[in-house]
Amino acid sequence: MKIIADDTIPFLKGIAEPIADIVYIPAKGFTPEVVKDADALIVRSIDKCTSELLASSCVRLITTATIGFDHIDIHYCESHGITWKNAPGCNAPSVAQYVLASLLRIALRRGESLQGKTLGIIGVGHVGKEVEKLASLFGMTILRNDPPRAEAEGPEPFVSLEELLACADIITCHVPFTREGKYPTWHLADEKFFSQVRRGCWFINSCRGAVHDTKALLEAHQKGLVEEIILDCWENEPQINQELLKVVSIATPHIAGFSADGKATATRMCLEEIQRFFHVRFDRLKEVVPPAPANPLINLDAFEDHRIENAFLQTFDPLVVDRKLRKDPSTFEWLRNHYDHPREPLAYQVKQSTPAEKSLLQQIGFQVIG
Ligand SMILES: NC(=O)c1ccc[n+]([C@@H]2O[C@H](COP(=O)([O-])OP(=O)(O)OC[C@H]3O[C@@H](n4cnc5c(N)ncnc54)[C@H](O)[C@@H]3O)[C@@H](O)[C@H]2O)c1
Ligand SMILES: O=C(O)[C@H](O)[C@H](O)COP(=O)(O)O
Repeated sequence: MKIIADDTIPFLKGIAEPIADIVYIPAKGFTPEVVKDADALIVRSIDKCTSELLASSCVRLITTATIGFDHIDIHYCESHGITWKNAPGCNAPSVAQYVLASLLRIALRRGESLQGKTLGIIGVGHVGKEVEKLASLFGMTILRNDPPRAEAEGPEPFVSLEELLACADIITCHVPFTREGKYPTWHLADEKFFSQVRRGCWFINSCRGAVHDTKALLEAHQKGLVEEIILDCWENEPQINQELLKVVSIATPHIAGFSADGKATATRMCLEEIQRFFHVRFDRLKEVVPPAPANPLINLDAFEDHRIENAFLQTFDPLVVDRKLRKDPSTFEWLRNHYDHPREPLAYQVKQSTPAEKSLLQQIGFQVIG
């Protein structure tokens, strides 16, 4: 069996080698010539799996180490006998960690609390549900908008987009990128969308860049409709809009799902799909685990105030990569390929907590000791 894999996928090297001929190629190095004799591909979102790439190949399975699959021409695959598999939910907790850490950074800068603010979540799937869980623990009120789910499951826990926009202090998008179907998400956040928001709201896009319209977002900011913008996903990335970069509060290069935990889960899920499809077994699969953090112990007494918030930001601080991106926006892709993948709270032990703090820390996912 021949596998061609993107060489920037973490925790993959050495695992499939005992039973497969696996070739690693640089990100974006997938060409018809390179993939023509492959049985399976392991790709990322930057590796476009188009009909042109696949037409002269014998590829039978494409696995992507991502949740999103808008880089795969699924219609072509399905009509040409090519099975494709994404990694549902693999990095959902990582995106939630990103969203809450970013919100905490902005709230701390403004001298505000997230407690009591209303968070409108658009798209309540794997990621949206994780965001809801974490935001609720920080005392936020949640509004959910998800028309496909409302249609399938009943309207009860959901609100219309209009209601969400009118009532939310903070709006966060967690939809797949789609141009077709009943609920397309291309430019979901457009001029009309922003005309309905609460003046001074905060807006987050950590799903796919083209879910917002850059021009409309800039105008909404200029008019004071949107006060704080958190962007992980950008239209036309890696060539991002410089004017937008200047006004965004937190700017990151599409790394929300990049926790080491999420990356390891994605790699494992891809290999499991290959096992199932080709009826093989990778004995070294159990070795696909994220490394321990450099400093896994958090002492709450090290913080003068906002102890839980600061403990959370110790696991991941979006301002670190934000500064690097602003310094040189042309490094967008480089920063993604040379990223220091953070661990999620479950990899950390927290000490010196009060009984009330202990319960909250445990619900967030930390190990509490002492
Ligand atoms: N920035 C990152 O690193 C990162 C990481 C993970 C996922 N993502 C993106 O986030 C997206 C969502 O991930 P997920 O795991 O939650 O996917 P999911 O499929 O589990 O959930 C998506 C939800 O969006 C809903 N939805 C679809 N169209 C909608 C619309 N027009 N309006 C409102 N809701 C709509 C669906 O019904 C579904 O419940 C992915 O497709 C991916 O593009 C980005
Ligand atoms: O869809 C996803 O899972 C995310 O956007 C993911 O984090 C993208 O990761 P990449 O393709 O850059 O490895």
